[in-house]
Amino acid sequence: MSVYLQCLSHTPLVGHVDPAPEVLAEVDAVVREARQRIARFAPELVILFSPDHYNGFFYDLMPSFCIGMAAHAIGDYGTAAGPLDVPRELAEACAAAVLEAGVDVAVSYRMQVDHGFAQPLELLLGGLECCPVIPVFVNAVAAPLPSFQRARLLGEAIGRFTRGLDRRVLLLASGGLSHQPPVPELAKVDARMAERLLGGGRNLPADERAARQQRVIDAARAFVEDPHSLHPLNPEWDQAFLDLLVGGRVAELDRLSNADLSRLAGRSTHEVKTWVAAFAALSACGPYRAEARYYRPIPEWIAGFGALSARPVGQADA
Ligand SMILES: O=C(O)/C=C/c1cccc(O)c1O
Ligand SMILES: [Fe+2]
Repeated sequence: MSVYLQCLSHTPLVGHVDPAPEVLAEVDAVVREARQRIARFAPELVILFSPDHYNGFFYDLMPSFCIGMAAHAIGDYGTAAGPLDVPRELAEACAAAVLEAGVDVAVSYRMQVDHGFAQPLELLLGGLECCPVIPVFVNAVAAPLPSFQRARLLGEAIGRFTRGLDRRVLLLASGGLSHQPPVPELAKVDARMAERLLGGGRNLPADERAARQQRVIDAARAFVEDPHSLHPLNPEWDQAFLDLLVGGRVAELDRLSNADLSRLAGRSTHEVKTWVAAFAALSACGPYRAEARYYRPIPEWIAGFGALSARPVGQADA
């Protein structure tokens, strides 16, 4: 078994509200180089950790974590739509191993996913079906949220499962870093929106989908003008988080409460738990070396935008 890790922020605002051309070029280069490293590694299996944004998971039944046995991307914000290539028996074995390890993950045989899953598959692998992928949902928006510790234990359990596979496995994480786009909160919305969050928002009609996306695009434009129109990005917190991952100190995040993280860096920053799970999975395969660190706050994308790769110590570039 060999393993490679790539974490990358996602944002559906690409192409809708873009930063200056030089920033776009910088991010393009980061993504291109990550894609090239992944191509050299030539993964035979991807394990993709991502959140959802009330497109596939709702309050009618909201798990902390869910592994897909089959999955389909909805194509929000112009991202790719269609089925993912999920190796069902392997996904079943992964879920069984995680449960056996004491992490009560849910399973879905009809997982619906959004830009959180689709964007990294498109950018880093060339499409939804370019490589077999086990999708792992991490709830990062719908309170009550899983803790950092549970995300780490999920990752470690998946890492131990990965260790037993005779394949090249790519661990991907999608989301974060500091940010708070206008994602609704059940406790604060009116009855109509509450009904959406309870499951009525699944498969929105085109006009409602367009209105929902336009609200976020408008919020991004306003955020560029006024960094206090949303929770401000927090580059200091983001860099400290990256330091912890690079230094192999992911367990130190166990001490950070969900409330404190929301206060410090914004409510959607919980998406970084996908990175925590991926790094924990890698650490279950032995000591690692991080590489290709990138960070820039990009208000146009409502994102503390980061990327980080890692491989086991002693495992050479392909
Ligand atoms: O509108 C949504 O569903 C989410 C938008 C968004 C915006 C910026 C960064 C992210 O991670 C997002 O998911
Ligand atoms: Fe997101």
